[in-house]
Amino acid sequence: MASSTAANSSSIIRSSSIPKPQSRSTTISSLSFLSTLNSSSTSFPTLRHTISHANPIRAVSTVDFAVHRPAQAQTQKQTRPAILVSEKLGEAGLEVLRELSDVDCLYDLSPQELASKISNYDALIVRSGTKVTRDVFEAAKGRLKVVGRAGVGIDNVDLQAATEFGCLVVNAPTANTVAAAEHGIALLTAMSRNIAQADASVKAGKWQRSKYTGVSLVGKTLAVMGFGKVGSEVARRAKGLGMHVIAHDPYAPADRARAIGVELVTFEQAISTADFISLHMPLTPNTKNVFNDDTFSKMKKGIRIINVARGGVINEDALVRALDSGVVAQAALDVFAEEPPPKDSKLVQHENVTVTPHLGASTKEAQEGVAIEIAEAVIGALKGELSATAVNAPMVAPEVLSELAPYVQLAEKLGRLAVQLVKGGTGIKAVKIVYKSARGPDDLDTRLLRAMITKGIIEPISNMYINLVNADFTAKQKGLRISEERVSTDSSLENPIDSIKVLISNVESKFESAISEKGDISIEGRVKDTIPHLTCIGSFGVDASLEGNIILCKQVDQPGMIGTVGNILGEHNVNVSFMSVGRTSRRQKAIMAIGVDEEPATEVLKKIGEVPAIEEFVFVKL
Ligand SMILES: NC(=O)c1ccc[n+]([C@@H]2O[C@H](COP(=O)([O-])OP(=O)(O)OC[C@H]3O[C@@H](n4cnc5c(N)ncnc54)[C@H](O)[C@@H]3O)[C@@H](O)[C@H]2O)c1
Ligand SMILES: O=C(O)[C@H](O)COP(=O)(O)O
Repeated sequence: MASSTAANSSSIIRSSSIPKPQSRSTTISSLSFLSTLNSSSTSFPTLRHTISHANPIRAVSTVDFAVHRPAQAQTQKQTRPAILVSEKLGEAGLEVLRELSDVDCLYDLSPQELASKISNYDALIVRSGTKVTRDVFEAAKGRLKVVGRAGVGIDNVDLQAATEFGCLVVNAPTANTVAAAEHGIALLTAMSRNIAQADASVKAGKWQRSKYTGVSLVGKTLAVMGFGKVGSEVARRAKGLGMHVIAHDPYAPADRARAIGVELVTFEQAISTADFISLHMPLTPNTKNVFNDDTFSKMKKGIRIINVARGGVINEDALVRALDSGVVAQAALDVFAEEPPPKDSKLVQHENVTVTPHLGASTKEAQEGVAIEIAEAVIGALKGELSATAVNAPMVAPEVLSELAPYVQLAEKLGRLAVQLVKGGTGIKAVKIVYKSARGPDDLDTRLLRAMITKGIIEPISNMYINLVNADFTAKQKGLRISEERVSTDSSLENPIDSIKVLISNVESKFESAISEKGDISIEGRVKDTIPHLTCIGSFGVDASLEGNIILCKQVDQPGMIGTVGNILGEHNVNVSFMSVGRTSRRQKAIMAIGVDEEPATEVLKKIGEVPAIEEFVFVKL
């Protein structure tokens, strides 16, 4: 007993040196209101736009999880978030941002200027002209929480670096679709009738009618490469012009193509049969330079190419060669590998090439739409809502989020408790999570819960902050294997989860009673009346709400224990918030969980450890 107490005393000191987690146990009235507890550095007034008021729920971590930073990465002062807008954004979007944040519009920053300013901002909003590189995330010194791309393509944002730095990237993927499709059709028709060249010629005082004889579109085959949002709108419009439209997209559903009357074909079929090719795929490592000498050589001689996607999908030198040889009769390009392209670019100067300066998304309507779409996404993310347009984090539907909110909190608390039961808090290699649920796998999205357990385990023993963006990445980096298991129950389908168990294997515990018969640290909890509860530790059943400071004692089950420990705490002015005892069987061993409002001094805990019937104890902070 004495030695056990001494050992525990030293663990107490270690426990209390664990960085203090932010308190998140506030009752909130809606998801939109979660911002009030989301961060210690930013605060939001009520948001006027697009906020749905859910039923009152008790949840915290759900939302602060998305962008929350630990105390050391934040200033303590409550201020409005600061947002840097580095490219022209529609006024309607700026208005949305200004309602809730301080906005600086600083256009045409050099990379060095951006890096020197970025640590002053919580969010950065860009279009395609700003390169958000690893240097930017590094220079942000942990402050940058969200990058908003006011448009679709995120090839100018280093997503890997964003993820490593726990920075959420959101885009505005829908508002410029029609504008881009219309621009594609404009280029298609302008190119086929030599509009730009003829216009320049007439303005130069010439009248060259036969030189600018065009080609007809009706009955010609158009291959749409990338049958996503823009590609399918281009296809729809091209059909209206009487074209035969085929499409290549390895990921597009055949029924969507069928519905528009478009046949999905292979890449080879598309390029070898088309009279016109219109590009609508993203720039990725797989699509970079996909149009090159080899692919041009497989095309029908005299093919015409439109690119409103990304310049990098075409090898521009190869395109010049294909234009010179006549394999490609004409090209109409809105986008370039380097923007703006060099003034002496052979491609831009080529007489059979029509160019525009990346204007696909540039209509008044699209720019207003994109601006509002990105402003709402960024504000939502700063408020901690999980964005529907998150690019580097799993998307969780709002209704799922709302339902899982109390379980998300339970998950984090279990993670925090589990790690505080590990001797020294280190050496954790494998964590198993067992969800008991009546729901089928398709009805239970556990990504959020897994990430929160990871957060609970890692944050108290490191200086890292974990969110949905970087949870899996960080766990992997730390060599932490997290496995999940679902156990079906026949309870009500109304509750998504009956209980969550967290098992840590191959570690010693500073509280041996937490070790299960199989040798793992094992704790289980459930949500009761929206409050997370600990229901099992090791092989002891308990019932303690998982919040605040808790003393866990293992003792001989005998009368007077509650009074004895209660007296020690009372004598030292430590207020008890709850006490709960769980035992194996009568007069055998019992676990007592004591919630305390104040953190007891080491000597108080020592006195508790010296009570003869108490065999071991641990103090944890949740
Ligand atoms: N010029 C502009 O101003 C402008 C405006 C909007 C969009 N864009 C660009 O247009 C492209 C499409 O935008 P979207 O909104 O339609 O995106 P989207 O994600 O809806 O569609 C892209 C499609 O490309 C497909 N794809 C991926 N890899 C492919 C491959 N190797 N071969 C063929 N298809 C492939 C995807 O499956 C997807 O269906 C993006 O590159 C975007 O950046 C440019
Ligand atoms: O990907 C996009 O959304 C377009 O390329 C638009 O880019 P922009 O916002 O720079 O016009």
